[in-house]
Amino acid sequence: MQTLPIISANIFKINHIRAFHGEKLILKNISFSLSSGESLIITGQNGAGKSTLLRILAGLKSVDAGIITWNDQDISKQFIEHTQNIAWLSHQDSLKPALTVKENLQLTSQIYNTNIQHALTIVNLNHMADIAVRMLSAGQKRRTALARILLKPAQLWLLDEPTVGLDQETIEQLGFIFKDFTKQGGMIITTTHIPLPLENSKTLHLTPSSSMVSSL
Ligand SMILES: Nc1ncnc2c1ncn2[C@@H]1O[C@H](COP(=O)(O)OP(=O)(O)OP(=O)(O)O)[C@@H](O)[C@H]1O
Repeated sequence: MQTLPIISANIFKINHIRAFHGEKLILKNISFSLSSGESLIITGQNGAGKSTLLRILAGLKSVDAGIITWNDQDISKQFIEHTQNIAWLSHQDSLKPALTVKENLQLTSQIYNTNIQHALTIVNLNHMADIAVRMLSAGQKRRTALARILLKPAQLWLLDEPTVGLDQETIEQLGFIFKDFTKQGGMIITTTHIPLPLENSKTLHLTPSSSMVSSL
């Protein structure tokens, strides 16, 4: 796989966080920790706060109480360093429709000196490298967005419903990608509404403005 070897052992800790959107309490007393090689699946009904939690873990939204640390450093005080640790797959694919698949991946590939062709091979999209993204199906766009994740040598993947639009074969392929990444010491935190091929993962079940928790 394209990600660089994960060298350091990391620990990501979420301690008693609480978060609002405006006056609405979204997350209450959420705690968990992940070490290198571990993964967490976040489940819960629509509106339970899964995407909000991912945004918080990415450092994109602040919390009203609690603390999130990466190797004992508060991420709210180390935002730039934290963004270097993570690769983020949002609910939207965030692709430019007029550009080709390859052109959409070029910036990430240039920044990290990683190989587009290799990433596209992993997501089985090499044959569409020169096609404009607006010509792609929803699943092919999702695969392009996943290829971008592979191009960044991150320690932690934050994935918001990565399987949306994917066919069964690609979901199974995603299982191999996950396994390879965690074997190298990478961490994965992902939301989902369907079972994911992610072995030995912890799970966190959210209910609207819930405390949580299962299997942690
Ligand atoms: N920018 C925002 N401003 C105000 N409220 C918001 C905002 N974003 C989300 N919310 C509210 O926060 C709650 C949690 O939303 P969130 O998107 O985190 O849920 P989710 O579990 O990811 O849902 P889904 O399964 O539908 O993707 C919802 O009630 C939603 O209306």
